[in-house]
Amino acid sequence: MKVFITRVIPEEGRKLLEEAGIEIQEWKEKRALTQEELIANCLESDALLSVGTRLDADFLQACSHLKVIALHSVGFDHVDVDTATSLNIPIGNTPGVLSAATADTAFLLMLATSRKAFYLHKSIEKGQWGFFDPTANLGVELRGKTLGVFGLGKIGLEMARCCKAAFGMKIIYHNRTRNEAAEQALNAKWLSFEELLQQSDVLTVHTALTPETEGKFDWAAFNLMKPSAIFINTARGAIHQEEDLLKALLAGKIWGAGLDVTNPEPMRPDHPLLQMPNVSVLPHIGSATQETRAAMSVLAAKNVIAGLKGAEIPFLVNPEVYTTKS
Ligand SMILES: NC(=O)C1=CN([C@@H]2O[C@H](COP(=O)(O)OP(=O)(O)OC[C@H]3O[C@@H](n4cnc5c(N)ncnc54)[C@H](OP(=O)(O)O)[C@@H]3O)[C@@H](O)[C@H]2O)C=CC1
Ligand SMILES: O=CC(=O)O
Repeated sequence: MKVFITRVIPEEGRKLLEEAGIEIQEWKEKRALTQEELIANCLESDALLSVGTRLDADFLQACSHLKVIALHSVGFDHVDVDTATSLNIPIGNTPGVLSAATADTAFLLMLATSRKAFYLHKSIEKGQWGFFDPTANLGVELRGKTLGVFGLGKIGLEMARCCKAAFGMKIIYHNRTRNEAAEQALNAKWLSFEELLQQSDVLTVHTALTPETEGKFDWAAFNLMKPSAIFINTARGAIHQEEDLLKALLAGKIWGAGLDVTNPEPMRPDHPLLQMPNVSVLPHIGSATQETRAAMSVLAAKNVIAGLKGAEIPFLVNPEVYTTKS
């Protein structure tokens, strides 16, 4: 049995695959592989372990022999899941193990933005430390403020816990369905989307990218927010409209923004958002700790092993593949 892996993954996941007797073929080049290269490699494999590679209908139809596709991510917006399901290909992902690290990234962006940390670091590099000015470089405090969570799921809950524990922040949220366990544990309050926008001091995005969430944070949404609000997105860049975000910051409709995800990625180096004191940007490193990436590689390997054994894969995105088979 052979698995094709679209990037080199941590040793922990590779080891598990090797111990299961699975032959590994890895894409080691420092460039993204083309669709043709992806198909050619998958045609020689029984399974695919995909690290962020877009998997569209053409690819899936060309590689319908794959017994399993294991994603090295929890998000699966880059995969045509409906086509995979219609072809009976199980898709696995890596939920849970990355929640804490990703919430830490949102917390880091919130704090860095509130104190203009990235901008001030850059200004020191440019020799602009200046003198001690009681009226300059002022940030905003977070203690006792209100955190609005758009998508109080696994990562949103971790972020809410951190903000409540660290700063005693009041938690409000919007999901399609109420999360009653979180309401009890954190004294969190469900609000409509519009109320969430209006009442948040910090608004943090933690939903998946879906047709319903795409472009949700647009000019109209930013206009409903407080002029003092900080917008944080560690979910997917396409959930906010980047031009509208820039316009909202320039017009003082909101105070600051912290982004781990942009649209497109990578963000171009001369993007005006990168020049703004109240903006912090990271290159999509939400889950990038040694511990978390190792744990993700293990989950992805477990999905590959189960799929190749013909067993139900443990972390499954499209359970319909099994119900339609039986
Ligand atoms: N920056 C990075 O490196 C990383 C980014 N991510 C991103 O974070 C996302 C969230 O991950 P995770 O917390 O594990 O996912 P979960 O499924 O646990 O949580 C998502 C939450 O969003 C809510 N939600 C979904 N759709 C909507 C909607 N239309 N309106 C309001 N709420 C909605 C869901 O509740 P309900 O269904 O009730 O609406 C759920 O509570 C991933 O999909 C991924 O895109 C994840 C890991 C790392
Ligand atoms: O963006 C990362 C993910 O795991 O999803």
